[in-house]
Amino acid sequence: MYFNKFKKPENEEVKEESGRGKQSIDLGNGSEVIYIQRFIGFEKSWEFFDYLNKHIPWIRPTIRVFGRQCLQPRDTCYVASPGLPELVYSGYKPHANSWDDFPPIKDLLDMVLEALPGSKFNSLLLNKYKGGNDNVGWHADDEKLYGPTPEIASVSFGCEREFLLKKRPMKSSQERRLDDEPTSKRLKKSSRFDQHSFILKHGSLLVMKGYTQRDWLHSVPKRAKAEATRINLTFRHVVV
Ligand SMILES: O=C(O)CCC(=O)C(=O)O
Ligand SMILES: [Fe+2]
Repeated sequence: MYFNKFKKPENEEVKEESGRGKQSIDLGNGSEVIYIQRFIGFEKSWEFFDYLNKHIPWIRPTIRVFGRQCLQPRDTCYVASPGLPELVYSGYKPHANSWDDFPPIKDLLDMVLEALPGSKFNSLLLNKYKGGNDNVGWHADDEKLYGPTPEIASVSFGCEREFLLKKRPMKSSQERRLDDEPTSKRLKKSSRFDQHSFILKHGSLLVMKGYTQRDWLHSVPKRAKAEATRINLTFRHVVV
């Protein structure tokens, strides 16, 4: 389920297609999100959930946030093809597990590739949210190893959680450029509050494309009422 809580920006285009509830959301300036609500059937999705919950070697790592060591507020696991540059985020270097150790994950990858012809993925970050306190704060997956326009395909199972996107604050150089424009135009641009919200359903697929990681931040905030476990997989392509 996708909705814009605020005003509909002029350049936003939401296309709805029949069947699996596919929506394409044009965020403007070369950023795009695709959301397929019913990507995998209900029962099949619970089979994936049970497998992942049981068989993935989940770890809750210590990460560095603003110079402080703290426990990451969710469990995680990393899977990657051999020979890729190592992933490092928040001062943490996850161990790269092998695709071959988790056959159902390869099946999921095949399903994602079938839905996104022409896309490539060679790594996967899994997250497990054990209740409403587990979360991911505002961030972008803009690590250099993903290149300038990463495509990230995110599959969700279990408890529904809200996924938020908000436009990154403008760099001062961009603001200076806006200063050259008439005030009316400038106010319109700078006061438009761009935020998008998705309730990520059991068995859904959300894809972030184009410049989404450069121009937008995303998060899965804490939710007191989300007591059940949610498992999320983000397929990514590390450029070699
Ligand atoms: O759990 C989600 O839906 C998002 C996870 C995420 O943003 C990440 O792993 O980088
Ligand atoms: Fe992310």
